Amino acid sequence: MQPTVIAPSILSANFAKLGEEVDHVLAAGADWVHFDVMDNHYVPNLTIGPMVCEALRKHGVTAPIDVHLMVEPVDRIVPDFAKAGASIISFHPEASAHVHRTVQLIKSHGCQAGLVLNPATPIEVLDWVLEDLDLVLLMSVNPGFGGQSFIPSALEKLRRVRERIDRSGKAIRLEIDGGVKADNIAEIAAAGADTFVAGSAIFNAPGSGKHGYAEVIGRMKAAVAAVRG
Ligand SMILES: O=C(CO)[C@@H](O)[C@H](O)COP(=O)(O)O
Ligand SMILES: [Fe+2]
Repeated sequence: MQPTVIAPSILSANFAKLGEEVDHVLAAGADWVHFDVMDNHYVPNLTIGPMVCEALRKHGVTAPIDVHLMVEPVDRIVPDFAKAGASIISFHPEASAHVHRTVQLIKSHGCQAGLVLNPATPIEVLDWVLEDLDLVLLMSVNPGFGGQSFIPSALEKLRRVRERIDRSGKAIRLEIDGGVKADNIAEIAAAGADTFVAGSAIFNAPGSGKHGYAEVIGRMKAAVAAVRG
């Protein structure tokens, strides 16, 4: 079983103080930094690119940076993110003409590779590529914005992908992204997720700032531990 990972999505952080915000969530118990890249083409929003990833590394962030690419095309930005210090690079199959090639490209640049399934993307897209992946990321909202509500059908999808990963016998992480909160994270863990992205639930937590982050991340970890041990 993969150890639990809590990955705050910096999409909901205060971008005017990004380095400080990332330091605070990591000090508050976060394991990874979830880095949402949107291009106003594959998704209707525009965010941050490799320069910001590199700036976080130069700032001193050593935690894994989990890059979620919502860009089309994918391949030409992969080397830039690898060079900028990305640890894991995940992409949407709809945004790549050659999914297997993109997975190999990510790995050839020394990063772990993840495939992201939108709420309506069938899990059969994992056929023939699952065993090459380090991570499967299931979207529980439509990509493009933070602060949306969790789509309940993601729970059944998690169960089905969990089964496939277990059957493969490989150490592949199962990550969930969108609408994850302290009060629904237990059922999400029970459905099979081991890696939990949360943006608004952490960065907009009441009394946010260092102490608010520690409180909500602590509650999330306790809820997951009650299910996963
Ligand atoms: O990739 C995305 C949205 O496209 C996410 O990573 C969101 O940023 C998660 O935000 P919350 O739903 O947790 O507020
Ligand atoms: Fe994301």
